[in-house]
Amino acid sequence: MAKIYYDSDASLEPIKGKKVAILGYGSQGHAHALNLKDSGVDVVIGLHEKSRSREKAKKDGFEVLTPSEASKVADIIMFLVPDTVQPDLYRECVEPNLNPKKTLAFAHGFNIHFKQIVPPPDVDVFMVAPKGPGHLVRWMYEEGKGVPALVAIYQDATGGCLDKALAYAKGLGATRAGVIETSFKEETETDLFGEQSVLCGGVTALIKAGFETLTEAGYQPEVAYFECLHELKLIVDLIYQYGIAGMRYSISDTAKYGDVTRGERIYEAVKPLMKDILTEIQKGEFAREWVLENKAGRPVYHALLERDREHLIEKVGEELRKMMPWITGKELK
Ligand SMILES: NC(=O)C1=CN([C@@H]2O[C@H](COP(=O)(O)OP(=O)(O)OC[C@H]3O[C@@H](n4cnc5c(N)ncnc54)[C@H](OP(=O)(O)O)[C@@H]3O)[C@@H](O)[C@H]2O)C=CC1
Ligand SMILES: CC(=O)[C@](C)(O)C(=O)O
Repeated sequence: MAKIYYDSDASLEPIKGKKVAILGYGSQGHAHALNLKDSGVDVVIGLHEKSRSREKAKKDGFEVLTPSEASKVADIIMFLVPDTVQPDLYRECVEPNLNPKKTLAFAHGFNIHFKQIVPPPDVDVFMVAPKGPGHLVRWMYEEGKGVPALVAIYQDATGGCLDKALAYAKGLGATRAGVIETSFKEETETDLFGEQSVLCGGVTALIKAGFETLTEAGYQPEVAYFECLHELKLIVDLIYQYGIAGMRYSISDTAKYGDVTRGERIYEAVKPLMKDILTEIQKGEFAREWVLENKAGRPVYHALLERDREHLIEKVGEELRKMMPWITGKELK
């Protein structure tokens, strides 16, 4: 059984009185900065002069420096810019300001695990990886709740790196839900696998395939939307709250039989593909592809995102969600 750390297992003391530089103010960046500040931690934001996030960070009450200036004054430097820009940011703005008293921190292990960033051996390096989108990390914190996280230590030059990582996780609100200690390798490989095969990539594939199967058979797109997307949230909410058995308690016997029989055939079809996707991650093939895609200006990334933005399900969904204003809650900003 994994060792799970909760609030009572962690203290903020190791980072109290230390300055934490958050490089980036996007999905995770704004959440980490605001949660840590609300937890009493001294936070400074590092953003390039032309960053669109500068005004938002200032409006949220933060001192905003350049990444280089922030790295100079900080004790802990957390990388919360896109993974693909971190290596250049590290080399240009952080590495020149490093010394053994500073700590590097990450929210995903990609660049350390795939050696896109190789820190000097005399600095502490940790990861606190929330298992949820940044906006939820902030909203759950504001509600007195927390998003679970993984914590990993890559280098412990001082002997106190885990305490610092757990303090950071506590400041995020993650120890309210539970923090599992892992490795950069395990977090990177499982996170990439999950977001590609189960969460984002997996669930989007199921939704689109189901929607298209129904609409191509002549059923109304609105019916297909309610069946394959809208109701999915309701079913997943039950699984989230009560487990698979709990969800099955609430659905009909007819649905249960279809679930365990036809669902078995989908399971048999997708699991070999999932294993292939994991192997590509483990062998570094995905990492190489993603690094090269960025060097080429993200042609595939932009083309496929644009294709999906034009998908019928997006147009149908936009109209139907207007009739249920309670769905769209806080603004995603
Ligand atoms: N998104 C999520 O929920 C999760 C993300 N993570 C990890 O957190 C880290 C941050 O991810 P995420 O929050 O999604 O990142 P975002 O894409 O939301 O980060 C955007 C921020 O990075 C800045 N930025 C963008 N490009 C550059 C650049 N070239 N140089 C400097 N700053 C730049 C943006 O500035 P501006 O746009 O203002 O110019 C903005 O402030 C990643 O390692 C990711 O893997 C981990 C768990 C979940
Ligand atoms: C939200 C999260 O943890 C993801 C999907 O892995 C990510 O955005 O990187």
